[in-house]
Amino acid sequence: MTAGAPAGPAGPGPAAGLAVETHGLTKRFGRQNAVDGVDLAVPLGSVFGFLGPNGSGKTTTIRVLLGLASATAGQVHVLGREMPRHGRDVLPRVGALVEGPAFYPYLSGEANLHRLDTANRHAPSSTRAARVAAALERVGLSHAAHKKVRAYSLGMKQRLGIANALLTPRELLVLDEPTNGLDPQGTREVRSLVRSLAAGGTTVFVSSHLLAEVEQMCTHAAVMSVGRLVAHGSLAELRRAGRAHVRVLTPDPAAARRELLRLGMTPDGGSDDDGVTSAVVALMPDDAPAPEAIAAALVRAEVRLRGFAVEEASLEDRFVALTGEGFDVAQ
Ligand SMILES: Nc1ncnc2c1ncn2[C@@H]1O[C@H](COP(=O)(O)OP(=O)(O)OP(=O)(O)O)[C@@H](O)[C@H]1O
Repeated sequence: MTAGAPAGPAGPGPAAGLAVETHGLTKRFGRQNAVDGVDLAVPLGSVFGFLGPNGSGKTTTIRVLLGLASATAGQVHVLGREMPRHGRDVLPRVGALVEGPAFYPYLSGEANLHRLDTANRHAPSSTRAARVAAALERVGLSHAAHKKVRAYSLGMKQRLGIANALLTPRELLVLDEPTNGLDPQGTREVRSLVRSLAAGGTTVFVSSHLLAEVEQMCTHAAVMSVGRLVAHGSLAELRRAGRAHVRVLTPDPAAARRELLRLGMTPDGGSDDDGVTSAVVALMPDDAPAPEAIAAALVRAEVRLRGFAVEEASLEDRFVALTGEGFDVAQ
């Protein structure tokens, strides 16, 4: 975020290498801040997971990014241009699937795409048929091109929505909960489509309330909770930020706690496992001694070790800690 143009009077300029950048993005509805001071940085070429429980402000943020709603405060740059001021230049380069496109159920998938393409004044009519065919092919719907949309499954409709977003080449694709309501097969199809689009160089910004989905598709993620961004970075960075802890099984919990404290850790109260052995769990700070040094120190302090383990925090532990809510980790 530091490689930007010099700050101008209107605030910082867009940083190079970012598909989406926001500073202090805020959207208020009445007295509620649905989006509250959000600073987003979506690297070009990333698959960016925008994760958060229902109602945390994801759709509102996306609507502001796409110029469908105005921000109460803050700056937004999409593909390096300030929004909504440059929407006319930027939006033709952005494909979006937000709240599902409206298709005519009595028209075929192909006819629906023709109709939607006609409405795009930037789309040349001479190449329409070829572009519609290519988009259907891209999402694996060529075989159903002539089928009426009312006979499509939800997954097929969702893929048709993505095909619509792909009718003209896009640098950025914004998908709001693209697998919502899909069965496992439909979910897998959409996921693999997202991966193949990203492999072709498109930046994909995808919102989800499913942690597992973000872990499987995304290179980067941001986590929203009650309108605020509570974590942001590559998946590897987010995983690293989760603290490891040690778990000690011992009949001497008081001595174990004293020694762990002396080593700079914060042990919990300890739980009685079987009336004889207790489990003492302590968070490991960044500068904690190596696990073998901790174990050796415990033994020197005459703590009888019946078990010793270092456990990494899972991404799920971390997100639950950040949002105070459990994520639905179902497929
Ligand atoms: N047009 C609106 N008027 C008033 N409040 C709104 C409006 N749109 C959204 N909100 C409120 O803003 C908050 C954030 O909603 P938003 O739809 O952005 O969340 P979300 O994370 O996308 O959740 P979901 O996955 O359920 O759509 C919610 O409390 C919602 O009720």
